[in-house]
Amino acid sequence: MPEAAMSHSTPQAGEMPEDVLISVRRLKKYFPIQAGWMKKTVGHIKAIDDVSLDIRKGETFGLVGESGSGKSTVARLMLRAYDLTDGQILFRGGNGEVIDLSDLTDRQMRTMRREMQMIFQDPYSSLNPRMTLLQLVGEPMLIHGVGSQGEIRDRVAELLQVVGLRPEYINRYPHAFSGGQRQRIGIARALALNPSFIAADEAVSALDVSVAAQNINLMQDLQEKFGLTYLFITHDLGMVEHISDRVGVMYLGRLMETAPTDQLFAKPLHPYTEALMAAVPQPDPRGNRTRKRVPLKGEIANAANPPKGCTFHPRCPYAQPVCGTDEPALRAVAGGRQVRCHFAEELTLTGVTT
Ligand SMILES: Nc1ncnc2c1ncn2[C@@H]1O[C@H](COP(=O)(O)OP(=O)(O)OP(=O)(O)O)[C@@H](O)[C@H]1O
Repeated sequence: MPEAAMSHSTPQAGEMPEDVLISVRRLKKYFPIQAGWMKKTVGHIKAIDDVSLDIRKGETFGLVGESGSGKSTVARLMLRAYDLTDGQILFRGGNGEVIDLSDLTDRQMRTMRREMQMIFQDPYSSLNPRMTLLQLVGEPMLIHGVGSQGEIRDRVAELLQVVGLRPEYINRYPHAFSGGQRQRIGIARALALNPSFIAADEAVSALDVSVAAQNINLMQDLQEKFGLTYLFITHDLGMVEHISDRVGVMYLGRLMETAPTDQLFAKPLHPYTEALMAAVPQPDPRGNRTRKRVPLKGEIANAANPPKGCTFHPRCPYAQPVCGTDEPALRAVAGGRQVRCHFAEELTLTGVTT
């Protein structure tokens, strides 16, 4: 890594606030673009470019943004499914010790995965159809050498019950289950090693609304029961409003805004957040919720060649000349919020007014 790229002052591991479970600092992930038969690198997709965020113990942090904004890549980097291009990931282990995941070898990281798990989008393709529930849910224990055969069987039966499936199903295969039930099998598997952190990537988007709602409720119950911390990735703003304590809004590999959920939905500070909200049809139970309609024009830009200045400026209805030349920093504003916009204070965005 060139020295200049590393010159930012990186907080030390011990500096992570007590209430934070996982902290991502100045994270970057550039995927090489290769061309020709020699697979020469001709450019980079800047999937994540300088993302910093803290997730506190026991909270649900929602990550929203259009497809391609980098949400899944953030989760994969947190669990070190990808190597980092730059940046740091700090994690508070079970004994309270802060571990710098960016420095760990694959072998060390494998041990850490006991505490960090992922639930995937598609309950149909993420479960091996040739494995029984015993094998699927018990596999993480087998891999990590936790428990005897009998203990694994008992634990799997217990986990099935925890997620609302009958323990008698232990020898069945995934095809015998509905999408919602398969999602629960995935949740049981994720819980097998008693993790403290779960990243749920579009976890319920493949399901019917009512089934999705049931599984969201289950996840909330499990959070309370086991003290879990969630990163919840979705492009469904209604879902994120329901489940999250805080929200981060991503655009083209950057965080544009972070805020406590109620504040974000009461009043977005970034024009991109406002546009995302405007694109969602809002239920109007009390007849007094209004939302300014600002359609999101154009397409998300190419992450290999992001626009100069503010990356959102070509689509921003409020853009000024400076937005095309200077990229705003993500800066702290009142209410524990952060925003990456030159004019956040001047703009009177409406969001929801009650
Ligand atoms: N393995 C990869 N190789 C090359 N480019 C990738 C890879 N994974 C992601 N990207 C690119 O990185 C950018 C961010 O992708 P990512 O999947 O993280 O976005 P996302 O917000 O999660 O989108 P979605 O909601 O569609 O999953 C996109 O431009 C994507 O094409």
